[in-house]
Formats: sequence, C-alpha cells, structure tokens
Amino acid sequence: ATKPKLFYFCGRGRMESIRWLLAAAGVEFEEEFIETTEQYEKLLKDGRLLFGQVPMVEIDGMVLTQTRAILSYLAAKYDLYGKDLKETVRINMYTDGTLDLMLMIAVAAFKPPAEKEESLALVVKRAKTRYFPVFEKILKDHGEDFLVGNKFSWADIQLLEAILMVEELDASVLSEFPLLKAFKTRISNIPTIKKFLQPGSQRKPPPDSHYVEVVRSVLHF
Ligand SMILES: CCCCC[C@H]1O[C@@H](O)C[C@@H]1SC[C@H](NC(=O)CC[C@H](N)C(=O)O)C(=O)NCC(=O)O
Repeated sequence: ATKPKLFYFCGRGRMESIRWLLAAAGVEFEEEFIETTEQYEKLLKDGRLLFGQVPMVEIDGMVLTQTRAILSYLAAKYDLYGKDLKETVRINMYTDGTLDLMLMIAVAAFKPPAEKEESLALVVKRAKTRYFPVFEKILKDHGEDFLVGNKFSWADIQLLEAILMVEELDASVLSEFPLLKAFKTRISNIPTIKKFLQPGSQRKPPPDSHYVEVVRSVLHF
C-alpha cells in the first residue's frame, strides 16, 4: 500500500503533530518539503490545497488539508480516538488545548526577537498555570496511565509532544507536576514513540532562522 505523503516545510509548524500521530501509530510516511514558491504555487495551481494552505496530506486516495481535520481522521483510522463519543469529545478538548499551546510556540518563531522572547515566556506561564495543572489533575482524579478511558489515545501523544516542546523553553517546567513527569516517562517508553524520539527519525527540530526565512519567502509574508 502507498504510504501517506506529507506536504509541508522542513520544520515543525502545524505539521509536527501529524508526524507524531503517524509515528506513534507505527505508520511509515513520506514527506515532500516545500522550499520554493514554485513548489507551493504548483500545489495551488493543481488545486490540491483547499483553502490555499498547508499542511496537506495525501492518504487513502484523498488530498487532505486543515490540521485538525487530518489529525481527527488519523486518530479515528488508527483507533486512537476513544471507544465512544463521550471519550472522543474529551480527546478533542484535550488536543485542542495542547494544539493551542503548541501553535503559540509556532507563531512566536516569526516574531522579532524582543516580542518572541515575551511570547515564549507567556507560553511557559500558560503551560504552568493553565494547561499542565489541568492534565495533572486529570491524571490524579482517575489514577490511570492514560488521559482518556485508560487507553492510549491521540490525547496522550499530543500531550507528550507539548510537554517536550515546553521543556525546550524551560527544562524545569514539570517540577511541580509529579504525575506529568511519570506520564512523560511512561509515554516516551512506548516503543513507537521511543523510536520517534531517537536521532534520525522524521521528528523536526525547533524552528530556526532558516525555517522562518523559507516560510516567509515561500508564503511571501
Ligand atoms: C504568523 C504565521 C505563523 C505561522 C506561519 C506558517 O508557518 C507555520 O509555523 C504555521 C503556518 S503554516 C502555513 C499556513 N497554513 C495555515 O495557516 C493553515 C491553517 C489551517 N487552519 C490548518 O489548521 O491547517 C499557510 O499555508 N499559509 C498560506 C496562506 O494562508 O496563504
């Protein structure tokens, strides 16, 4: 069977959570990195970007855009989306939260130094005061290994992704969250995720000036 193919820049941005979900599900995928305006404009001309935007994923004979739509499709396809609607809506609540937090980081990369510094400090503050306390309480209240239905789901994958991303900004961010520390160790040791965390995987590094320049030049902003 043909592997899913991801069309995006060679960086995290909005595509990184899709890479995480596929990797955690043990699904091999290919990537086409958009480096030039010509590449982007060809995708546009060929009508493969619904609203003219990336991420775009080709999977199961479809050409998908809209990050959350793609993530939901993958979560359902690989049985990482809860056993019923009540579990699914909790997974959606949790993943919308971690995606909001991670997009704050993605957007900050495009800000001038002083503003970027301020934005990233706000990310750490939001993580410590808004997001991580919620997940610590969820783990405490139900005393299970996973966030929803005591079964590994998309919510667990994305929370680990967000924890690691915030730790890159402040390594001590989990110091007041013992259950999240244990969660991080537990989920990082799931074989497919452990493999994705090894060097040489398709996981992307934090955004650097080259990534920002490429995105700016391709998207003319
Ligand atoms: C201030 C901008 C922040 C980020 C810019 C881009 O780099 C990534 O870090 C995030 C985005 S990705 C690139 C951007 N894509 C989106 O905004 C997709 C939004 C959509 N709702 C989704 O969830 O997939 C893009 O294609 N724009 C072209 C343009 O709208 O004409």
